[in-house]
Amino acid sequence: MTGSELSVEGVTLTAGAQRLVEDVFLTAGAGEVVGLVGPNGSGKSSLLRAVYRVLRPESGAVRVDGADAWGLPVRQLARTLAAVVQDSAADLDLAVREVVAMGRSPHKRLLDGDTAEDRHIVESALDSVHALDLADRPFDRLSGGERQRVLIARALAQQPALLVLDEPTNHLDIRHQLDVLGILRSLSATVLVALHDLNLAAYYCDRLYVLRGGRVVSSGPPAEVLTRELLAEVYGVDAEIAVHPRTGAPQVTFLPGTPARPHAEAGPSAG
Ligand SMILES: Nc1ncnc2c1ncn2[C@@H]1O[C@H](COP(=O)(O)OP(=O)(O)OP(=O)(O)O)[C@@H](O)[C@H]1O
Repeated sequence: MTGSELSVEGVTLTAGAQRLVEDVFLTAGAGEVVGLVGPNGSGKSSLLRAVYRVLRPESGAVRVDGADAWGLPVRQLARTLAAVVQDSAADLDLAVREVVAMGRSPHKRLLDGDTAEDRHIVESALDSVHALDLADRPFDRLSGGERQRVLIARALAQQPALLVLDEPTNHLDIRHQLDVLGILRSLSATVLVALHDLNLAAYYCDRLYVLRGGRVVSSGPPAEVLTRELLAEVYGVDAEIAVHPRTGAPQVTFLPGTPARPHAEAGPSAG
């Protein structure tokens, strides 16, 4: 399956009088890995929610292959889009293999049983996140990192053309962080991923969007976006940025203290 084209067109999101995201434009081309970065509370999760259809935009549109994501039947969207979100499904009273098999349901009719192909897809999704040994364990008794990997396997079993992930490396040890991001890179799916670790974002993403206070303040290839000035302004940190001699990606080293230049206060604007 080839990746979908995602287009976020002037999306504004609100909760009561609070404006969470304002007039955001974002695109992800077929097969691109696009990273969403920004400080706590900058609107990353909210924007992702609008894409995977949990938070309806106040204005603007989310288009997947040109179709309005909010106008599509839920099931049709689920055949295209999979989401891995924070702390979801923690209380699922199912075995790990059953949780991953849920990823197949958008591709089946209500009472269809699992085919040999479904079982193969589930096993290989578990294998790709090194979780085959967890297959018969109760999902709700897994550690945070194990659970996260299983939810990623469920999304992979869905075989989406568009994969949306909210901090998928949260809870993962470094080996599994690298493995999961490597998997995202290797997929033909289009990937939109919120990440906190700027070095991982720089290495694994084709392009980054930087959010602050619900607005996009910079976007482009990591080497263009991750500048000392931007990190001072958006995060209020001093940093040195070098091109790593082996990876060729920008590498950020954070320095103690505050940057020389005062940075603007971050925070979503009130509506
Ligand atoms: N339902 C809501 N009602 C009121 N405010 C909300 C709601 N959802 C989110 N917010 C606020 O909107 C802002 C953006 O939140 P969001 O979770 O999108 O940020 P984030 O960039 O994902 O943050 P983090 O890095 O901490 O996960 C925050 O100030 C948050 O408190």
